Amino acid sequence: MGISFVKGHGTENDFVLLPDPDGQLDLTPERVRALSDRHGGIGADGVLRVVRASQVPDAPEGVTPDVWFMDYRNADGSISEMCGNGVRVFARYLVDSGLAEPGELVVGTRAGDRPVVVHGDGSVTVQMGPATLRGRSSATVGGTAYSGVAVDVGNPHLACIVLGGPDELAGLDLAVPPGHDPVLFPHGVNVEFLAVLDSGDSGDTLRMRVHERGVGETRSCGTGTVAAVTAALHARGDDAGAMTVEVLGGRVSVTVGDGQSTLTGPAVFVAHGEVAPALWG
Ligand SMILES: N[C@@H](CCC[C@H](N)C(=O)O)C(=O)O
Repeated sequence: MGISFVKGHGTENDFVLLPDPDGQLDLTPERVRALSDRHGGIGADGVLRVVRASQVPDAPEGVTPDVWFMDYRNADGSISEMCGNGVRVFARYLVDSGLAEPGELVVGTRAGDRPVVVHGDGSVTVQMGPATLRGRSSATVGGTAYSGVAVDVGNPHLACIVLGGPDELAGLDLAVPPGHDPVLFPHGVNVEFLAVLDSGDSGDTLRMRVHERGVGETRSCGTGTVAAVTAALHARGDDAGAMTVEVLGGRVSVTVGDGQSTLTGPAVFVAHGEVAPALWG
């Protein structure tokens, strides 16, 4: 019997999902890299193993043992605590495959339990937990330093406002990882660059690009959008509010405040199949 997979994305941040109801899959970093490879593999920004929390030895204390756990891996094989777009895709997979009832459910992650609502139109709202400011820092792109704030969304972020607006944002070369302070971010960091667009009828809108730890530039980062909104609110003296975030792969809605943040956006499936034995081997 082969190893089945599902391919999906949230605003084009794409994932290979590996259902592992019995906790049998040995998901090594080499296998994650092979699956994620866009030329020799299926291609993805990350891999999501679908497993019960009780079968994950490094699941943090406090995660409910019988919930489905999103065992998230970056494309380079590294582990991250949290993935906002991934949780949306993961939750919709649980509902579509009959592993969870539609509506409200809880997804376990290395950042803790995340309550989720899967809406009738297939979009998903995730309670992302607190977005915590950790001080100022800067990121360097092409010799230019961009000032930003460190934000902990379960995983580490540095969100930098680009003062030159959308044009300067579009011109940033994110093919090379932005320079960052290794003392403040000893385990690496996801770096967001954001331009504040004019307020529209539905509130403030940010445009964001992101360089993800363990991946490179991606077309979206859910935890990154929460960090970006937190940084934009902080820059104008607020600690709560709601914004739309435009990313390369679409749009999401974010709220921040009262020690909680939420992320709402699409979850889409594009393929399913079996991993070829040679790729897994
Ligand atoms: N794309 C994700 C974040 C994935 C993890 C990140 N690269 C890290 O290493 O922390 C999201 O949607 O939040």
